[in-house]
Amino acid sequence: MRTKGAVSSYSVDMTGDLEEVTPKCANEKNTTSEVDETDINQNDPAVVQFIASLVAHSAIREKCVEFGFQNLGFSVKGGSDVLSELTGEIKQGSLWGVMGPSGAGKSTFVNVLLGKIKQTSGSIHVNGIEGHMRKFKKLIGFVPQDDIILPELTVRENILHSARIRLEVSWTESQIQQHVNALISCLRLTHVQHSLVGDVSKRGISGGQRKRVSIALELAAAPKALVLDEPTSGLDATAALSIIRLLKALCHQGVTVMCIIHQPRAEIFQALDKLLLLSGGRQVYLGDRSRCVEYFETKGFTFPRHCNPADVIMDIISGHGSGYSHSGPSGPVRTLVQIIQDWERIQPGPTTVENQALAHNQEQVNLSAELNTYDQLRGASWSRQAYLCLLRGVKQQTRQTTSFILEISVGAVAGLLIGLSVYKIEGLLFQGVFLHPFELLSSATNYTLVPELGLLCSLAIGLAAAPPGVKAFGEESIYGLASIIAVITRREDGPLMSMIVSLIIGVFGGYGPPLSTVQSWHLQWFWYMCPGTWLSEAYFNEHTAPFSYLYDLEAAAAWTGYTIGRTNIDLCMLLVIGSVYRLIAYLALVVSDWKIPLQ
Ligand SMILES: Nc1ncnc2c1ncn2[C@@H]1O[C@H](COP(=O)(O)OP(=O)(O)OP(=O)(O)O)[C@@H](O)[C@H]1O
Repeated sequence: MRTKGAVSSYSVDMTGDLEEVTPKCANEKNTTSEVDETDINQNDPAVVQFIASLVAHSAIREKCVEFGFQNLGFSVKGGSDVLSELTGEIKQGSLWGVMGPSGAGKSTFVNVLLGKIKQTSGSIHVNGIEGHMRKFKKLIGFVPQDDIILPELTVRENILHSARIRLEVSWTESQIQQHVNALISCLRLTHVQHSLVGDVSKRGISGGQRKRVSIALELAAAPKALVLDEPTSGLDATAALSIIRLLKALCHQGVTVMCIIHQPRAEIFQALDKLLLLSGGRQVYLGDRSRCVEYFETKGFTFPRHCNPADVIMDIISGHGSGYSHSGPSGPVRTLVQIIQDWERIQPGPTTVENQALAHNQEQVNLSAELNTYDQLRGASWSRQAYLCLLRGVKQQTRQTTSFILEISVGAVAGLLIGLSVYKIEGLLFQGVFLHPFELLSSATNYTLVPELGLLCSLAIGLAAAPPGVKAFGEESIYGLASIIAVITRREDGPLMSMIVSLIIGVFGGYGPPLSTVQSWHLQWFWYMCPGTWLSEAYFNEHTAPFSYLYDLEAAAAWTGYTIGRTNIDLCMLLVIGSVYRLIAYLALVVSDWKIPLQ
């Protein structure tokens, strides 16, 4: 398709890439020299070893995940457009950079592509088939801007855990270990591999090292496509370049890599193959990085000698390009709005793209089905994942000695206080009506103290177990209730939320209002859904049973509403309710994963 007006010296292919039809721009020699792609990492034995490990053990390695988007838009309530009319193809084996000023919509674009949020208009296709990248989520890695590394584990343990959980089951333990060794070495993390990651409260590795570990967590899973949100931020120049070079080496193996990059230094910019430039949620350029400078020159901009072209481009697409402008072949210099409009004019029409997609349809359907099967094969078995997470959890817990002791102490102190509260009555917790024929000799009864202690115990257990459960184990919590809380709240709010919910649930123990009153309301089914009722019933049963020779326990049971003589059932029900909580948490996780339906 031929372009109009100022861009008449270019053509746009079906993918929206610019094809050069004029001689190379004279100014290009002014920019920093190109990175020799053939040289990239070829001398780095660690990279060679890592790539070899990927190639040797990844099934259907020749298959890839490519994606495209057409007229993609995302608007927020109230109607403002965060993204509008984005169209393009992200092909395999190329290193993509997504650039734009702050607030341009880069993160939103990535989130929409990954299916984390749903677009409000347009479509996304993966390998030519309409749908989200979520369909292949085990094959696609995402490195968020904020890392999600576990601070209580070492660098190596974090990476190893990711590899063991996410790689294909066919990988043996020694292959995984070698793969992780090579990856650690590639990312220059060997010297800190046994250091704890740490966090703000306990200093561990540096910020740049953390960044590399979060990239390693995704690379360990041998992804077919990788999306990174600012992989080079916080890194020194050498480390940043070495990461980009590793990503480039991955691209050479057919992995599709897309990075959001804020202000790349010249060498990093030169290493990118393709660029997507956004401004105010609209597309300014999509195509070869090497032709980007030339493209803007046709719009009347000059790239000063010895200047980082990325800086100039960022200035232009931030609306501060007037310092670089002159009257070009297309007349007076273009404003940012005009540049965006120019780009929209040269986009391939929807019909052309649809026809192209249809032409490859059968082949793409087959590839999609094959990748889907491959996606299913990824990851350790359910039981192995549970085992690995348990080991990881135990390791985390044992490394937090202070908080572990504190948590145990909370339980112990709660128990001590409960004991002290009844210390004076010297174990006389229960007093009933004497058995027939001595009932007339009975003095006052005390049916409430045992249920009251049962309530206090449930509260103490809940309060002591839930917050640490959420803190240490997150979604894989050992404490049933906390696992639900962990799913529905933010991790940092989890401990407080679980404490509140534990308090509320704990009150449903049959002490106040008594279970017998609840029964008269026909609401005992609800109380029996709460673990506190079963715990209090067991507690009541065990405290009263020794007095069966003396007191009328049937009368006590009728007064309190508890069923006596079934401690085993009470304990089993506690186990069942805990398991049901976990099941609900699991279902909530699955449902939240399906929140955005696959198209
Ligand atoms: N769900 C939303 N509700 C309201 N506004 C939103 C929503 N999502 C994104 N935005 C707005 O859209 C704009 C683009 O946000 P986005 O985070 O994608 O930008 P960005 O280019 O990644 O910025 P930065 O480089 O600073 O991270 C911002 O102004 C943001 O406030």
